[in-house]
Amino acid sequence: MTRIEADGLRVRLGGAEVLTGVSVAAAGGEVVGLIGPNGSGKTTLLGALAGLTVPEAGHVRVDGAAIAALTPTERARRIGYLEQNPVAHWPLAVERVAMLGRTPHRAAFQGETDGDRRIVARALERCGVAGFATRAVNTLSGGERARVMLARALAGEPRILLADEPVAGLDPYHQLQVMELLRDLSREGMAVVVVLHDLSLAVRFCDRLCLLEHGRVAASGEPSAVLDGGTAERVFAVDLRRGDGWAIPWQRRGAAP
Ligand SMILES: Nc1ncnc2c1ncn2[C@@H]1O[C@H](COP(=O)(O)OP(=O)(O)OP(=O)(O)O)[C@@H](O)[C@H]1O
Repeated sequence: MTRIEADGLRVRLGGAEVLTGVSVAAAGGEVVGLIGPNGSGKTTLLGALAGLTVPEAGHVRVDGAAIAALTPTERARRIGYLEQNPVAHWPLAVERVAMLGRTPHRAAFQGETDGDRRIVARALERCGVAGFATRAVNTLSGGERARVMLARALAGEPRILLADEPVAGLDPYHQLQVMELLRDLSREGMAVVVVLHDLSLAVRFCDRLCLLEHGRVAASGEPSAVLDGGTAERVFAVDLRRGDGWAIPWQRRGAAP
């Protein structure tokens, strides 16, 4: 069974403790949303789940195995990692960028196969960027480029996807397209962990939420429960307006979180 879990993570960066005793898990079939104010530790937690940041204490396990015991290639095959604000300086064609996602599946010096090309074409299609396949990636808009980077991650056919603000900078149509895609991928068996700032998308598309506050888990569980009850309003220092499947920050409360 596909599963990624962090247990009691403590991470220190630049002399400061950025995560303290953080536990979170996502199983195949689930979309787990990480929410929290700026600087609360969401990206750091995603990096630790990806094995890019080594915790001082605690464990990350992938399908029951310690992540540190996996080779970089095994890790890259199992985990797709979509970083925040991906940059693309080189004039590489979009289809070549997406093909880079196949690298963990190829032996050294092995050329790409028809199978690789089929998988890349499907990933571009699912992310709505097939029409840009031959365009240089550095000529795309920010939102178009973000979806190309998601296609690259999907081209690796990971069982686990870690996505850091994948809808940042996307228009409403493409926000829904990406969130629906993440939900579809989870229904196909993928475990998805996604960082979101949009609380309506979080409550509507995630099976569970983990709310971070200064590097600690302030609340976790079913989305409505995490957003109701006052904890989220306190952590974000805003009043929320809530309805069925939506949540809007309405009014600031005093000082920034
Ligand atoms: N390399 C580093 N050295 C020192 N401090 C760091 C480093 N990387 C991150 N931090 C600090 O760790 C804290 C958590 O950062 P992180 O990027 O995980 O937050 P975040 O919740 O993803 O924020 P945002 O919503 O702004 O993306 C912040 O206070 C940040 O300044």
